[in-house]
Amino acid sequence: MAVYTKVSAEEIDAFLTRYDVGTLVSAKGIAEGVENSNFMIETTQDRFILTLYEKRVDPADLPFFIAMLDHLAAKGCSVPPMIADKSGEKIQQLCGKSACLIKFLSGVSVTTPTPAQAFAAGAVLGEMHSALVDFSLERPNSMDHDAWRKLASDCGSEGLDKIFSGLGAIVYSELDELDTAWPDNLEWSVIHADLFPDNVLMLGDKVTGLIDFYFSCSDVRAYDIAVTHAAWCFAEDGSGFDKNISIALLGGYAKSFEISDEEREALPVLARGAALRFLLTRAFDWINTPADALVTRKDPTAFLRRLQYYQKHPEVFNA
Ligand SMILES: Nc1ncnc2c1ncn2[C@@H]1O[C@H](COP(=O)(O)OP(=O)(O)OP(=O)(O)O)[C@@H](O)[C@H]1O
Ligand SMILES: N[C@@H](CCO)C(=O)O
Repeated sequence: MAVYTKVSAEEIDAFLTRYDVGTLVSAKGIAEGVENSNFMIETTQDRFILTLYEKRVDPADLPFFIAMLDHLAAKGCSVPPMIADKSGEKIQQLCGKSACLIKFLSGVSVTTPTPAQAFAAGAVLGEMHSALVDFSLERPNSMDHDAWRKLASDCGSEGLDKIFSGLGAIVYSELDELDTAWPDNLEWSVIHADLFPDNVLMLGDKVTGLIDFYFSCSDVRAYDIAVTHAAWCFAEDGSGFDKNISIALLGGYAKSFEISDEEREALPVLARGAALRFLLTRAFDWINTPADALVTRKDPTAFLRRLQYYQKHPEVFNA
């Protein structure tokens, strides 16, 4: 359960008086997620999400995320805008953290996607990329190669090896290989960079919302395809690559936005990078999650298995 900062009902009640959203009916900590503290809020008028931003979100980046969500919403993408308070302010302070009240979107996130759902998710990713072609703001990727190296070093080889014997050597060898092999000829864009199934809300085979834009950044556009592929095409524990999900996801994307030959060729390396990124953030959290946080840590080895699969099977991205 991701609640790092505990907020009392009285504090939420007082917080809501800043807005024109009715009065508090109920507030519950949300079970999913590992990054921020999230609460489901019901008022006399509507339902909302209250997010308090924790360690990996720099409050200075919130205006970028708000502008991106407003841009996507204006282009017809189903994303949840932040709510403005009575004075027009969207970014607040609550319990010493930056906080936003966010529109609640209906839908559920699937745990075992069907090919039809993967196709829909790929198509929506492509639509988002298409909508972002004329989005002019930029944000450096806070989870780039330098950040991966820092995460590895902060875990320490011993820390990594405690998670899985030999993991330190695997991680450092992959970091070196990816530094050399990373493509520098591909188009950049603002990307989501974390489009896991739990960040795609669906009803049946239809996507009802994309959420959790807090890793959005400027980077190689096809890296977003790689992240989404790594997140969607395996069993949760990283075993059992599902070829049909992969074909559906890539097919859905290609229906909405072109994958160039250069991008397709680079996808195996980009997917190894994606797998390493989530392996490392999960490994860092595995070692450093506060004992009193209401959070279920995510298994880093699930992304070690994905990394090893991509190392052995670059052909999964062939057209
Ligand atoms: N706008 C929204 N509408 C409906 N539900 C939402 C919304 N935003 C968040 N949620 C719910 O809250 C959960 C956690 O939100 P979110 O994924 O943003 O948290 P996080 O801690 O940043 O997670 P992650 O570990 O994926 O980075 C989601 O899985 C979803 O169930
Ligand atoms: N989606 C990520 C959490 C965000 O870094 C994971 O599942 O590890």
